[in-house]
Amino acid sequence: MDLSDLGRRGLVLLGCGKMGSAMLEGWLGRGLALSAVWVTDPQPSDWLRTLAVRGLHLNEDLPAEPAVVLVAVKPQMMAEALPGLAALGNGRTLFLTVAAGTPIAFYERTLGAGTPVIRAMPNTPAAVGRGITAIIGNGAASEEQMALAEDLLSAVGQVVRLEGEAQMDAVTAVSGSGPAYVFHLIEALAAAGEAEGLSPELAMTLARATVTGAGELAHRSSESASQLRINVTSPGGTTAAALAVLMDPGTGFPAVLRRAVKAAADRGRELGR
Ligand SMILES: NC(=O)C1=CN([C@@H]2O[C@H](COP(=O)(O)OP(=O)(O)OC[C@H]3O[C@@H](n4cnc5c(N)ncnc54)[C@H](OP(=O)(O)O)[C@@H]3O)[C@@H](O)[C@H]2O)C=CC1
Ligand SMILES: O=C(O)[C@@H]1CCC=N1
Repeated sequence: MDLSDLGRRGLVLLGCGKMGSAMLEGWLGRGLALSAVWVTDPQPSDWLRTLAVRGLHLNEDLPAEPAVVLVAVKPQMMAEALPGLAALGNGRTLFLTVAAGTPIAFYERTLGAGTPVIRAMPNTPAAVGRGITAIIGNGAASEEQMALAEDLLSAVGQVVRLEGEAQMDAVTAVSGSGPAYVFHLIEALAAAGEAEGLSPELAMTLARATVTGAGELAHRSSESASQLRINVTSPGGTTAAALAVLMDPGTGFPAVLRRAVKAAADRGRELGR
């Protein structure tokens, strides 16, 4: 990651809750200087206050022309929070927004049509360098700025470019919200283990290690997800019995996840209205 432009001109975070903090943690871990970071957040966390003692600018006046403003407030707060940065619009500052739903057109209306805007959808595994972020830029965002965003975001995981903004709600529903589905899988698997007689502690230890271990295997292996599944499944064995339930077309994972992902994508579209 080339941090020189950010170091010189500054990185502003508008909102620094769970997602902003996850990304900031990743960037600081990759060598971004605290003195290059400005955070605007009405109720900063203890972590941010500690960083402010060590040089991060917390709720201070912003630099005249920061290289990047990361917009990480909730979509519901956007109309209140964004106009305060209108003076940075229509210039060289890149607005990189992670807000679900809010379309690029909203930023252009609020900040000026000539404002470089890149809409990104990251996820919280960014905090450990294992996120995935999808990006799409507006006409004012130069290839150099797309590359800068890619560079910045690749410091916290993979980056993919989208073909069009219309894909963003589906992306949000799969990878933006997706970590929550996986964490819920851990909870549900542990609860099912408890129902089979395990102690809550043992059930949670087994469920957590199984999901993270399977995730790591999927990450490292060149085999497809289907093949990895088949590798666990002995004919006529225990896994096959469970998969008959989970792969049931009407009531199994495919149907449940189809409904869940649709609900998330629909909500994204609603937030964008
Ligand atoms: N969490 C996730 O996994 C992901 C989230 N996102 C997106 O990231 C954005 C932030 O989500 P998340 O981090 O979960 O939410 P959080 O509520 O944790 O963070 C938002 C932060 O913005 C602060 N804030 C509120 N109003 C203002 C304001 N006027 N000016 C500056 N800061 C303000 C909030 O403060 P206070 O708490 O006081 O309100 C809070 O600290 C959302 O738009 C979401 O769609 C995208 C991908 C994944
Ligand atoms: O729940 C949300 O709306 C945000 C967007 C993706 C993950 N969290």
